[in-house]
This record gives sequence, C-alpha cells and structure tokens, in this order.
Amino acid sequence: PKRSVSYEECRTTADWLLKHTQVRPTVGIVCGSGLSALADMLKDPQVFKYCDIPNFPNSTVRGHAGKLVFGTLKGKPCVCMQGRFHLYEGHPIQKITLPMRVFKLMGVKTMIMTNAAGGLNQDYKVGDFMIIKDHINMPGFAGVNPLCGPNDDRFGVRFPCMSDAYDRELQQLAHDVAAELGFSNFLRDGVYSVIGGPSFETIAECRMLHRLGADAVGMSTVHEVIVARHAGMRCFAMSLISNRAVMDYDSREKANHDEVLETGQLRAKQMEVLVSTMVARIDDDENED
Ligand SMILES: Nc1nc2ncn(CCNC(CO)CO)c2c(=O)[nH]1
Repeated sequence: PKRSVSYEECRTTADWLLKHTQVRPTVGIVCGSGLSALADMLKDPQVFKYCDIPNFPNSTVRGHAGKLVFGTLKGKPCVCMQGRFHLYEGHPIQKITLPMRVFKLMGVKTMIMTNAAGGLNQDYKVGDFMIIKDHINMPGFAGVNPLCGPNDDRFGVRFPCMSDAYDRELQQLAHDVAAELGFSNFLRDGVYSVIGGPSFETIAECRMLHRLGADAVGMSTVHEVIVARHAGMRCFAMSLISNRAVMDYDSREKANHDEVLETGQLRAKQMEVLVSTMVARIDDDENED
C-alpha cells in the first residue's frame, strides 16, 4: 500500500467533512478500546462512518466502532473518533495519523486521546486512569515514525520538539476536575510506552519497558500525538489501565482483549464524565503554538 499521505489528501478529506457538517470543532477526542461511549456524550451528533469518508482507513478491531461523530459537549463544538487505527492492523503509519492533520485543517486546537493500556507500574490497579505525562516510542527507535519522509512545512517544522508533547495545563486541569469528581483515588500520572503489536508483550519485554521507566504499555496514541504536536495542537492523553502486565514467570495471568473491553465498560462512565467536564473547561485560546 502507498506509504505516504499527501497534504492534498488531508485537504480533500477536511473539505469533504466541512461541506457535510456545520460543526466547526475546536476539540478533537479519540476514544480508545472499549471507550467508544465517550462519543455518545456529544449533543446533536452527526455521524460519519469511516468507510464513507474520503481517504479514511477502516477500523478492523473489536471495540473500535469506526465512526466520526461531530457534535457539542457543553456547548463546545467537538469531533470524536469512535475507534482509532493501529500499526498492527497493517495501516501505513501516515494513514493512522491522517485524522490528526484533518482535524488541524478543520480548526481543531486541542486533542484529547484515550486508550486502554497494560499496567507495568506495580502500584497500579485495573481500572486506574493514568494521565500520560510522557511517552517512550519503541517503534520510533526503529525508524517507524509518522513524520518520516519529506516534511510539509504547511503542517510543521522538520524536527519538532517532543519534550512538551503532553500539555501541562491540561494535565493540571485533569487533576483539578478529577478531585472535584472524587476520582483522585484512582488517578495516576505516568509514562506510556507504545509497542507495535498485535501480539502482547512478553514478560521480558514488560520487565525491560518497566526498567526503562514506563508505567504502562499499549499499541496506539503516540503516533497521533507526534503528528498532532507537529501541527501545533495541544495534546492531552489518558490511559485506562485495563489489566496488569504480566511481570513474573510464575504468574498464570494472560493478557487478553476481552479483559481490555470489560474494563472499558466498567470505567467508561467515569471516563466520560472526566473528559466531558475537562472539555467544557478548555480555553481554546490558551497557549496556541
Ligand atoms: N499487557 C497489555 N495490556 C493491554 N491492555 C490494553 N493494551 C493496549 C492494546 N490494546 C489492543 C489489544 O487489547 C487493542 O488495540 C494492552 C497492551 O498492549 N498490553
């Protein structure tokens, strides 16, 4: 398949969407595995199936609906991805991150991403929310980076800084809102490490990632954040700890997707309330890059 996505393709997709909806979103939300209920929060929803949107790939993963939902959250115009794309589905990486550039061209200023992840930090419990304060991009070390290839200055610079990838004001906002909602006892801050998948990590890989400073492990989000930051959007990301990664050889636990989706069901309501309250408070003009 074609490896790179052109500016014109992103422009075509954005123009197609701008023509088919009156909503002009300033906040983009990506729903992770089992968290698609977040999209049901939007008022006056307008739904597009990924397969109907020019240049959009299709979702192939159970728990990822494959719908783009426009609407408002407490009066704020939003666009929400019910289902995201992953390297392990075989999509070229620039197809995975195409929605970020489309949202940028539509005027989105802030991205809120959620995912389900395995807990490496032994203090974490299944059902905890982990605010992502930084990431470790394992595929990136092997040259799997959505910005590889010619840089398009219309989106951003050739060598974008990633030390400020996760917006600190939005992390503080998440803590403030969680405290008001009484969620602080299951709210964490941590480093998210991404692997390619689809196979879950081995015990040795979990121990290595934990030793390298990672608190959780997943198969998404980092690629979207890199492209969103490159384009100057503010990013907030949070993991639902859907299971504890297997860290020792005498454990009988086995990571499985069903468990990931079940945990999503359990905590989806709280994630919905936290994200929607945050979105209502986001000040769009703050810290524009
Ligand atoms: N140990 C472990 N637990 C996890 N829970 C969710 N994910 C993120 C990957 N999610 C996949 C499979 O559920 C679907 O995208 C993981 C993971 O990668 N590793």
